[in-house]
Amino acid sequence: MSDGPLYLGFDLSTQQLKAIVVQSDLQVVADAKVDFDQDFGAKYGIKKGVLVNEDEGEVYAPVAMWLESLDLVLQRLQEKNTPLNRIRGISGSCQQHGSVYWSRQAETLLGGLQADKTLVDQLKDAFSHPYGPNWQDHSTQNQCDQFDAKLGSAERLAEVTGSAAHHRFTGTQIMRLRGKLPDMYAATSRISLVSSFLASLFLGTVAPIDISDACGMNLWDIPGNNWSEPLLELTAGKDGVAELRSKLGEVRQDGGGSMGGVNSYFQTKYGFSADCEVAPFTGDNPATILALPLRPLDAIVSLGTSTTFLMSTPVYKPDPSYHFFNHPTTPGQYMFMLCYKNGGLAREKVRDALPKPAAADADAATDPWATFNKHALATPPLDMHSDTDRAKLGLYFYLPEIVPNIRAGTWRYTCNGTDGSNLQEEEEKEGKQAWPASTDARTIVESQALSMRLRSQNLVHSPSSGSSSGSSVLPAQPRRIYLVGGGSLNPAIARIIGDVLGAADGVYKLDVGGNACALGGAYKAVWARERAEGETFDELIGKRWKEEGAIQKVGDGYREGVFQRYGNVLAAFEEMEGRILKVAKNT
Ligand SMILES: Nc1ncnc2c1ncn2[C@@H]1O[C@H](COP(=O)(O)OP(=O)(O)O)[C@@H](O)[C@H]1O
Ligand SMILES: O=C(CO)[C@@H](O)[C@H](O)COP(=O)(O)O
Repeated sequence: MSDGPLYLGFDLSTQQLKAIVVQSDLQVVADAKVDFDQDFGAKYGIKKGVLVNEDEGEVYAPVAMWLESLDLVLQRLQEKNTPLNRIRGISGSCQQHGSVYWSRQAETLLGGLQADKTLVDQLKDAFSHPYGPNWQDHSTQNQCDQFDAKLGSAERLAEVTGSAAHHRFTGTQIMRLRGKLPDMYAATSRISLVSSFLASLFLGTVAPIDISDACGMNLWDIPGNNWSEPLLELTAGKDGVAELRSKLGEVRQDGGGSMGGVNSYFQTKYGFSADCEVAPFTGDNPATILALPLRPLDAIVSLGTSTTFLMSTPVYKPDPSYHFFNHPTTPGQYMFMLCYKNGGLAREKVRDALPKPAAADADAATDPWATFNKHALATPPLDMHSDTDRAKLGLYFYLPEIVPNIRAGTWRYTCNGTDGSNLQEEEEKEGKQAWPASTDARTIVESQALSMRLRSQNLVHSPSSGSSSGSSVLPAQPRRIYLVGGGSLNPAIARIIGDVLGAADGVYKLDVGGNACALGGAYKAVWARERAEGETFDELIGKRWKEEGAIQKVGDGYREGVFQRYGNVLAAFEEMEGRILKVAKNT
């Protein structure tokens, strides 16, 4: 380790709080994490990081657990002898859309934190609501319908806010909580996103909402660069607009720079220096695109609790079936995103339904994914053993899905594999599912990737020019796919994602694997503090980032023939979703 300045990045996501420390040259020097279930499952009664009220479709997390986790993760960094005194900048990434409700005492309590007590003990009265709604919440269909209608249509709402109305988006959540808990709303002085909440703890005062994360609220007018007046009115009522505006505060336009020095609590308790500055924090997906210099036509697939597909683009082309956000560091750039609730946890359900391996299977004894991977790789694309076999397609939604807006359920279909014709549902017979559980291992990953291919096809073009694949007329596809998140460690998933989505230069994984968004946060802190006048994030990180040691090629990506095989059934996949949507739409 050199003795220069260090930068700290956080990721407060669904299941964990992770911290990562890098040098100015971007080398990682330390990390630590808190796993909510392992560390606090019994105390807070959470599962997979959250509490669930099935009756109302509510999913939420205790704010106190996040406070305890922050003290614990810093303690763990200290125990690893991380020189916290050399940290010059802190930034971070947090699960998107979640909101935290501060009480009127918040500013006083945040400003008066004492190092001999814990955050959780001192901030007990700093919140008007003990919970933050989680992005998996689906209690707001009624509010979503009103949001879509308010500006005339879902299309128009997407043009203005970057997205059609979504259950998890903060505007619909605030609107519902205001109706359900009017006293709580009245007692709220400020509303933070999870990212600005975590930044506030370091700052010792409520931090502004970030320009990229603000786009996950259905309240921020992206082209107008302001809160949308009609949508504030819908959320808070005609007379409540000024009050809601003041609860939300100003949005910080600059993703870099400093919002202020680190609170003395962290200086005294953990040895942070008075020179350490707090940079704006952002959402976990915006931070993920900062974990490496992402070029146009490169895509990131994040395999965390959610599965997301991300691209960076200068073109603002919103549509109700996906999301556009302001880029977290670069004005005039945007982030394109698809987000699926049925990501990691849905793959786990399929994995757990597989026939148990023999006790002597050494791979299965050490890797819980070994059996899943064996079946996924032993099954041919679409389970077609020959050209005349019917192709298998499925939807595995253990939770109500985002896009398409379909209720929880599992569906299995087949179609003609050569052209997608003759699509038919394969129903259960006498309690037996249409095909063996072992086939589901491949089909679920194919299904997730087919959905991404379907919805991103207008954003990609042929990467032939400059591609290392040698071919001159490649079909439209990403140039590279980078895998991040917990599932990026899985070689079978990498293979299948490349088979379906292509990627002319191959599929790569980040060496920090599950820590990509924390790393993006740490890089953001480096840029925030070390940027020269006018120097963009991509310029600064591009100069310092070294491919070697940062990424590893884990799959070929595009394979001629296989890619086309999936192309043949893409329309059938869309038709299957459409048919299911007609009978199983979320209400
Ligand atoms: N080898 C693996 N193969 C597939 N999935 C994995 C593997 N290792 C971890 N995961 C998945 O990663 C998920 C957690 O990913 P992570 O990015 O840490 O989540 P989050 O940031 O949402 O808390 C878990 O739900 C788990 O299923
Ligand atoms: O809702 C979204 C994005 O719109 C999710 O991607 C959340 O941001 C949570 O992410 P993870 O906990 O899966 O990292």
